[in-house]
Amino acid sequence: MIELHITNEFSRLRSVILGSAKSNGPTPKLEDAYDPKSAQHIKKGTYPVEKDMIDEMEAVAAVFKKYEVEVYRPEIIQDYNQIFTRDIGFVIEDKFFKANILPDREDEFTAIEKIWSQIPKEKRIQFPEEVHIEGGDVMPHGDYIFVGTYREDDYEKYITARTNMAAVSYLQELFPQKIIKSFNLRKSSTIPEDNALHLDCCFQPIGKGKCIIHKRGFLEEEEYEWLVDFFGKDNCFHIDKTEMYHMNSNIFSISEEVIISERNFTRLNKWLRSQGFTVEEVPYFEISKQEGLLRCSTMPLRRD
Ligand SMILES: NC(=O)NCCC[C@H](N)C(=O)O
Repeated sequence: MIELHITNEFSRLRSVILGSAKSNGPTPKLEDAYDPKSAQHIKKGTYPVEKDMIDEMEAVAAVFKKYEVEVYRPEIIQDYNQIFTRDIGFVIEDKFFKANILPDREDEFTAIEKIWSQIPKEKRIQFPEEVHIEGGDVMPHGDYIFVGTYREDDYEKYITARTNMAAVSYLQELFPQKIIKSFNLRKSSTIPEDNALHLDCCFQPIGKGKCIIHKRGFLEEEEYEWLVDFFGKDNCFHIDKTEMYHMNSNIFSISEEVIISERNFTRLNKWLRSQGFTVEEVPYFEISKQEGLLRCSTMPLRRD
């Protein structure tokens, strides 16, 4: 049986599922892209190639090895994108939730069914059909669960709106003792700089009571202000539009002190080090072209 325990984004990591870029398939057709940044790279002819993405993910695997984190990988589905394992499910406390993901990505879960089956049945949770939810929008944080959503009437119009308010209500029913705090996110199907695809694309708590945040990712200023008050102004590292585009908020914590980050995130990495964090830099630029980064490609199973 696999042991589960997740209550935040940064306690010492013990086991994790890391996605895979193997047999990722050829460059998708433009009409098959489901995020604006991938579409941009398909159009420009700069969509990432498999070999480069495999190398990038192996660099992350090497960091996990260094810190003795147990790593599970999905089984390989022929010619199918399985990089962003974060979104297909998530762990809160000792329960493993199967996400109700975008239909284009539905088959990704079959590749982790062997892992899922090693979890006690009563700890495996599935959502009703009307709930849309992806792991990139879900962040347990002690007594809170932060959830990215899109509350506007044109929800159906956006392929980039992945978590609805039915998910927020359902999580509140499942965790009556927790505060489910939802955030209305800015969406665009065509402009990556205007698209907070998931909550982790514009915000993430890290150790030492700090967080990384992009104001314009939030549609409601008061929800952004709520987070700034919650963490304290001096504990927030604000990223701009371009830094959000490059996915600076999507780094990944191994512990309160150690963070895996992209090697080109110069300003962020400098700030992290100035705050006493150890930064493990990896190359992840090619993967970032698909509008996801380190948090998106990892699904933590157990933290201390
Ligand atoms: N948590 C995340 O933000 N995941 C990134 C998913 C990127 C992928 N191209 C998608 O649109 O689903």
